[in-house]
Amino acid sequence: MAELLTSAQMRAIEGAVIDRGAVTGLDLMERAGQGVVDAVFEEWPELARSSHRATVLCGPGNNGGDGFVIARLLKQRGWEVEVFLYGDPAKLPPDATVNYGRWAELGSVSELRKTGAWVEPLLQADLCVDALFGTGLTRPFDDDHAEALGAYVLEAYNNIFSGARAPYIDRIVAVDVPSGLCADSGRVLSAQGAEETDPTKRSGVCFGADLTVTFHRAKLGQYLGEGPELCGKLVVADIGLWGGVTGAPPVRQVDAAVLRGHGLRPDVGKRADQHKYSHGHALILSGLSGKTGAARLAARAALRVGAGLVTLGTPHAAVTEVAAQLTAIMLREIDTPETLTRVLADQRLTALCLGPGFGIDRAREFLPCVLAAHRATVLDADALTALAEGETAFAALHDRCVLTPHAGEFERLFPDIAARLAEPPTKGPAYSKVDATRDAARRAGCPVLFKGSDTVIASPDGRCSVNAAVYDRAAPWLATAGTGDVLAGLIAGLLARGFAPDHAAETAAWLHVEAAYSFGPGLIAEDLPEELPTVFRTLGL
Ligand SMILES: NC(=O)C1=CN([C@@H]2O[C@H](COP(=O)(O)OP(=O)(O)OC[C@H]3O[C@@H](n4cnc5c(N)ncnc54)[C@H](O)[C@@H]3O)[C@@H](O)[C@H]2O)[C@@H](O)CC1
Ligand SMILES: [K+]
Repeated sequence: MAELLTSAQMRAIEGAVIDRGAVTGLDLMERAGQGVVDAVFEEWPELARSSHRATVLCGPGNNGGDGFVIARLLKQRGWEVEVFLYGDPAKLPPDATVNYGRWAELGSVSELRKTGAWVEPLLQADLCVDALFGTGLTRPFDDDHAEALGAYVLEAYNNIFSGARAPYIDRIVAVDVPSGLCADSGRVLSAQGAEETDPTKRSGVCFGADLTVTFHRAKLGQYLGEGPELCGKLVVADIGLWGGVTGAPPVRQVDAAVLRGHGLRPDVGKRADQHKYSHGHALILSGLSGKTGAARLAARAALRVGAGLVTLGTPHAAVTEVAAQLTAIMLREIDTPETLTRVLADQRLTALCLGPGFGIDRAREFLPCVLAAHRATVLDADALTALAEGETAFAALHDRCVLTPHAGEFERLFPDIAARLAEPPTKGPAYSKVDATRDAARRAGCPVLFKGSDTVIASPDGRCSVNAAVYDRAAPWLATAGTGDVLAGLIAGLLARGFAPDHAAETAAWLHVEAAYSFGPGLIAEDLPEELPTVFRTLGL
């Protein structure tokens, strides 16, 4: 289980290990610098074969200290190294001061100033090391430096504003975090109101990288928001720390190990001596004629993910349309909430899915009865819109529900939380999608899965995980019509099998990306459930 750390958690882990006397901050800084150099040579082996030119930009904290170590290690390999410091050498923290001194025996340090004397060396270099700010970033670049870092490169050589990397610098390695990016939120810090006076400052300044080398564990901001794009490629260097997060529940990265822990194994739910009812029965409620595709996709996904039985609850007028398209999935006519209540008297129906293609008016009508049934329930799409309209319905949510909003639905359901998330992040650590999803889950009283390429799943008690389709799991082709319906169906199928709501959401989110990744470009929503057997085989299930 991989934990994604906040800056404060990283500091606490480091502090605890140093306090035990096992290691010094200086040792850690040396290992961090060495870790970056190793990762650079691993990424660009051509740089290891002979000496080259590097420009190292150091900041006023320990990230800058790592920069001085890197400068020294490269110089010792015969490299030509230029070092620029953003800040006052007299104010560097102790470990960075030591490494400043060690570097000063080998080379000079120039001031990183607005005049931008460093721009030319940067462009000439084979490697640019961004050691300006790491986990200690608390505010955006001040105007002078923002101008120096942003405007020069922006005007002269295209932009490092708003996320894009500076194109004419050959290789940029970010030490720990691309400078300007908040390590907790994956957001670029910007000056409040800056965009009103200068549109180029809209998203602040961040030094986008080709490679980011972080230490001990990945940080949350490397998986959220703009983080993955700005980090380029992410490498986690081991610097000999140990221990995890104490106190508040950590944020976990969903991976195959997490899934195994949730019971996605052949001996759970799929024993040969069990019959189909022991694998649960999911009821997916379908929309009207011409709108049944979404529910059919969800039903297929529920069946493929292992529900023993799946029934489509279909309005009378759509029965012929639906019947023509189904084989393994069963069909039940459900026209009114009253009929649904009668159907739900059968306790063997273990999970419900309301929303995909359902129609907002009908969702409004069915929602009270669905919630009153107290069954494990996925509320998606139109059900979320209906839920956002009524305080009564919202109050009826229970802990066996799972809400699966995308950004627009999230805004309708939790307008104040969404507004807070939309505010320009002016201070670090900034309010993040993890914070927002946790706040939403606490208010809803049930797990919330907030979709995106950085899907966040949070429970009311603060447990939280991130399932990000980024870096080597990027599957941009997943953004196609109907894939959300499949996700809802996967959750419903797993709920039917008896998975706890948050486990169902995590497992479904992971399988969803994995199936998309496994299928590859050209994917349409229908392919996702059909790809699951391949994914299961790869997992060894
Ligand atoms: N925590 C750990 O275990 C380790 C940390 N190391 C390095 O130390 C870094 C964290 O060091 P620090 O906590 O000193 O933080 P940083 O080096 O990220 O920067 C903090 C300093 O910059 C100032 N600052 C923040 N935002 C600014 C802005 N916009 N303009 C001007 N000044 C600004 C702060 O006041 C503070 O002086 C990590 O990112 C990593 O690179 C490594 O040396 C090894 C181990
Ligand atoms: K950095």
